[in-house]
Amino acid sequence: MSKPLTRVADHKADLAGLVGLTPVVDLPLADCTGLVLARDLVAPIALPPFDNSAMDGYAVRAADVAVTPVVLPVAEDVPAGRGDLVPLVPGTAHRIMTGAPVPPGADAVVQVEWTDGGTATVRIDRSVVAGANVRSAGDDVAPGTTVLTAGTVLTAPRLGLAAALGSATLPVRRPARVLVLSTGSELVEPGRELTPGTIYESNGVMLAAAVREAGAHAELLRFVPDDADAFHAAIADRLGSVDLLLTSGGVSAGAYEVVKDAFTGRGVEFRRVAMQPGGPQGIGRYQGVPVAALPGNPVSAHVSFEVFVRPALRAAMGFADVERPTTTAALSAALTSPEGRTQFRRGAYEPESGRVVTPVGGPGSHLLSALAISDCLIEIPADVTELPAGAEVVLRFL
Ligand SMILES: Nc1nc2c(c(=O)[nH]1)N[C@H]1C(S)=C(S)[C@@H](COP(=O)(O)OP(=O)(O)OC[C@H]3O[C@@H](n4cnc5c(N)ncnc54)[C@H](O)[C@@H]3O)O[C@H]1N2
Ligand code: MOO
Repeated sequence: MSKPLTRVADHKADLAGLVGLTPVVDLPLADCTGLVLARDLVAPIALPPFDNSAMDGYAVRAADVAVTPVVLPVAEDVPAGRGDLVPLVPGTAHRIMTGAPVPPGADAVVQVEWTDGGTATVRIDRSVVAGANVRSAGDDVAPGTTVLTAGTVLTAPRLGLAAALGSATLPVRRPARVLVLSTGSELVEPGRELTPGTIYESNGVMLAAAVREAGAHAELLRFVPDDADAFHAAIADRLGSVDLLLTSGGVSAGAYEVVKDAFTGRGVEFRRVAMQPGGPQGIGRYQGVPVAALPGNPVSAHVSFEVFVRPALRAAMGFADVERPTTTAALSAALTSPEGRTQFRRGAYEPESGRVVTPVGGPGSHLLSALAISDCLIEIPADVTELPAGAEVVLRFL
């Protein structure tokens, strides 16, 4: 009797349990994009750090320009970055640039457009109130404020904020490192000639891209020989530096299943998950390294990555929300699904026509072009075998 199928949720939990949290490291800001901040960031300085001008113009006392037009002597020139500030003498103006420190004694800036732009003297044509065009120290951030909390995803503005506060590095969960392996004697490198019986290797590129898109690092090892000893030799010196070994192919019932041969009895279990595509899966640890051995059919490999591997990698990197966004929609056409298996069909979502999803291509796990033009997976629960047009389904966006 064959082994019972593993439920999708159980396989997912098993994989997530294998891949532990990555360590916290200090990385330069340029390498932190999209990563998770590991400790609160407390502002060591104020933002802005000093009172500065919001406009190119003239620093004045508002009281001196209450009646206009008025002509004032220009006593100083204050470009951005000037550090030796001279106090403003009442009845005078300092020419000042945007971002330059407002001199002590000045309480407002008149923008240059409201003046004659003079350098020795300036005629000011319009009055301003005290505080006009002055950006006060601490206006944005007071020193000691927690500006980003641990767990925050480092987006572009958040990295900008960290830099503005003087951070050169940030403590982050380092990206998970994934070794992506492709095996199969039929596989040829894109760019070379196909010979009879061969196809271009595509899973490796696709899975490495998916790993990177998930925020992790991928190292790609293609054309690993279809021989267990050669397979072990190819990966031996790389295992020490990876958090996950991700293979595709060689896991089902054929006579030449190198991944299965290489790992069976060595800490990796091969099972069938109640899912289509993505039934045959290998999972375990080889020499201490978590292994996810995905099926070789391209759609099976990608769907398996989306359902099992991506959430596990995101959790390992400290993301609170590890799942893709989901929504519900009405099917534009009837679908059938195998009994006892969760089916993930490829779909195109059309929110503008009343939240409708159209299945793209058939269920075949070789239909890579249909996957390539889809924007979501339609999830059909294991206990559902038929869905009429109009039935509500859950989608997960790709
Ligand atoms: N007798 C049975 N045969 C199969 C079963 C089964 O239960 N009994 N399951 C089928 C299902 S479902 C799947 S999925 C596949 C999984 O097979 P493998 O993981 O062993 O994958 P391969 O046989 O190596 O390859 C399957 C298919 O995918 C192509 N492939 C593999 N690697 C790549 C790559 N890197 N780039 C592009 N294409 C790749 C390969 O050429 C095959 O066409 O098994 C079914 N069979
Ligand atoms: O489970 Mo396979 O992934 O259907 O093609």
